[in-house]
Amino acid sequence: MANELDENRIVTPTLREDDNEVEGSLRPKSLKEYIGQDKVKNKLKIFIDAAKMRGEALDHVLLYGPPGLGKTTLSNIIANEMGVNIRITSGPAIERPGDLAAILTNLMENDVLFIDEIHRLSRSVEEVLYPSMEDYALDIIIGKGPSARSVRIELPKFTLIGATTRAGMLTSPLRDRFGVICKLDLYSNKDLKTIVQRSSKLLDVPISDEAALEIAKRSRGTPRIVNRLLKRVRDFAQVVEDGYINLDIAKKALKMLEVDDLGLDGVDRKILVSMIEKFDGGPVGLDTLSASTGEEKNTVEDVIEPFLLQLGFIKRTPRGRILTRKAYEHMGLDFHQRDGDEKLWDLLEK
Ligand SMILES: Nc1ncnc2c1ncn2[C@@H]1O[C@H](COP(=O)(O)OP(=O)(O)OP(=O)(O)O)[C@@H](O)[C@H]1O
Ligand SMILES: [Mg+2]
Repeated sequence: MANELDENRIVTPTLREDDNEVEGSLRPKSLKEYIGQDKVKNKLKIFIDAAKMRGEALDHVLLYGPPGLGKTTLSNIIANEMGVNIRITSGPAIERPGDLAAILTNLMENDVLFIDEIHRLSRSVEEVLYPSMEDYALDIIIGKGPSARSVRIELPKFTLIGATTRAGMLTSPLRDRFGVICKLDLYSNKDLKTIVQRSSKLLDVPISDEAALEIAKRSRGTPRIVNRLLKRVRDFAQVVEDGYINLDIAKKALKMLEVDDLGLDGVDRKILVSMIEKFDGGPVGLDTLSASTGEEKNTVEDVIEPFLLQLGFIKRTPRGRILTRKAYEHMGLDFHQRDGDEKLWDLLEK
């Protein structure tokens, strides 16, 4: 979940209020329109085609990966491609086993049930989910005391699609019941550029190739961010120019938004500077880092750190995070090899 501070960041990968107006209209509706993630797409296509050929429900699918990479989008696409209805809910929304039972008994044959944030299901709900996924049946206890009896209700065959940003937090019995498990990775700049071009067509915003690539490069591998930045750059272009986004306009707009040429913003820089000034580049533990910067620990771990790791700016060691030469250079600072550094580098988690 995004906290308030996080919501204010133009480069947060989590959903912001102002995303809603465009996200719906920019969402690809078919696998063909869905850009990138080729491995995942190819795998899904085979399973979908096979299920359709047999006229059966698709096996249960688990989608995991950082926020904003297209898990919800992909779930809708799967239902579309299968030609079935999708029922959307989330882990925290299903409070009691009875809530799940009500949802399941209302599904139609082969329908998709999408459970977002599936790692947040309660244990008692999860236990009802197991037989539903496996045997398409619900066991319900009726009555109390000695007269209580268990009744089995048959369910329609359905496909459960679970989405999570934290696959590690799923219990293994739950994970084992998914037949298809797909990991979404951060997108390449090339794919993000294609997404910018697709979105700009849909939004009717003229843009040059170079400008599209520039926005892509600053979007932290995340389609949600690329669309958000495009929208802001469009506003800028309309106010200061005739609406056409060329490289110069894109750069000026992104500078005004304080997103640097790698997509880092003030929050990232605060973390990096803090690691340099207070901890001489580390190693520093997550708790200390979060306390010294005033960012929540979860935010540092789920939102800020993955991208800095991806850039190769920080590395994780058993003793904490350390900054790399690349990070110093990006900040325009000299990198000094310190005593004990070599030992530390040997400890790096590969
Ligand atoms: N492969 C893609 N091609 C084109 N656009 C995409 C793609 N993936 C995502 N998008 C765009 O990014 C936006 C965010 O995607 P989506 O909401 O599916 O992410 P998510 O993984 O469900 O995020 P969260 O973890 O916050 O729920 C979508 O509205 C869509 O416009
Ligand atoms: Mg989602």
